[in-house]
Amino acid sequence: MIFLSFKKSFKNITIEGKFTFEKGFNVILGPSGAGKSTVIKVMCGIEKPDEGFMKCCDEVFFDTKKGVFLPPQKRRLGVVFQSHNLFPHMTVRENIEFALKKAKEPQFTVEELLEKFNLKGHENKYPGELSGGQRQRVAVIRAIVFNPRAVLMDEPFSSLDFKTKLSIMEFIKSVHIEKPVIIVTHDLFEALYLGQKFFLMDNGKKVKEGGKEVLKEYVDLEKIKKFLS
Ligand SMILES: Nc1ncnc2c1ncn2[C@@H]1O[C@H](COP(=O)(O)OP(=O)(O)OP(=O)(O)O)[C@@H](O)[C@H]1O
Repeated sequence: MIFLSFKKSFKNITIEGKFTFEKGFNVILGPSGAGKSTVIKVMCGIEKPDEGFMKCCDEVFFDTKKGVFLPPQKRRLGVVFQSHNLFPHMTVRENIEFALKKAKEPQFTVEELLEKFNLKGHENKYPGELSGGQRQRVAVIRAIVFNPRAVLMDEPFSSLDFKTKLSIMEFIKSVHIEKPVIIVTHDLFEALYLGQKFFLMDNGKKVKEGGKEVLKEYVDLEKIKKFLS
């Protein structure tokens, strides 16, 4: 379980909230600029909060009152950013091998992952030679296979076609259900497919949390039903 409470002020906005992320899929929704990516950045340690406390699996990641701040590399979190953080000087295979080496007991081989994520034939390419969707898939593999304490994903499927998105979401569900997975998305389908708990943010604040009913605040489901009828 992750407990997070923080406040971070930028020039034009203060982002703050209290979040408890249980094992399973936690979806953070909200309009552009609401503060969703900042929540992920604060959790993984690349953004320092002005005030706050975070605990993950009984380890304190930061506690501003006590001056505790665990650096990002010591947090052992699997992270997927919008920018697909891959090592540019390593091929697809080397990027995946690097993550697998960090797992004490890897559950998968490189070949299985290349097959599962539809990357066969691209294993010797460098990230700069891949499409956006291919890069995104390598980034997702890297974040989930090294047995992280939790997985944080910021718009992880935005460049994927529908079929690939579905198969990867199914795979992620099968791998990570025993730990907290936190996903930032704008995509209602992704939220509905994966989400067990939902957090709605607006203007820097968490405005609602709960089950699927939270989605009703975010989208007009009646309007969507009309489109489908
Ligand atoms: N490093 C920074 N310096 C100044 N302002 C920042 C910084 N990071 C974020 N902000 C501001 O904080 C607000 C929230 O940004 P954030 O990226 O967390 O939003 P978001 O909900 O993830 O948006 P999007 O859906 O567009 O990615 C924005 O107004 C942004 O300009």
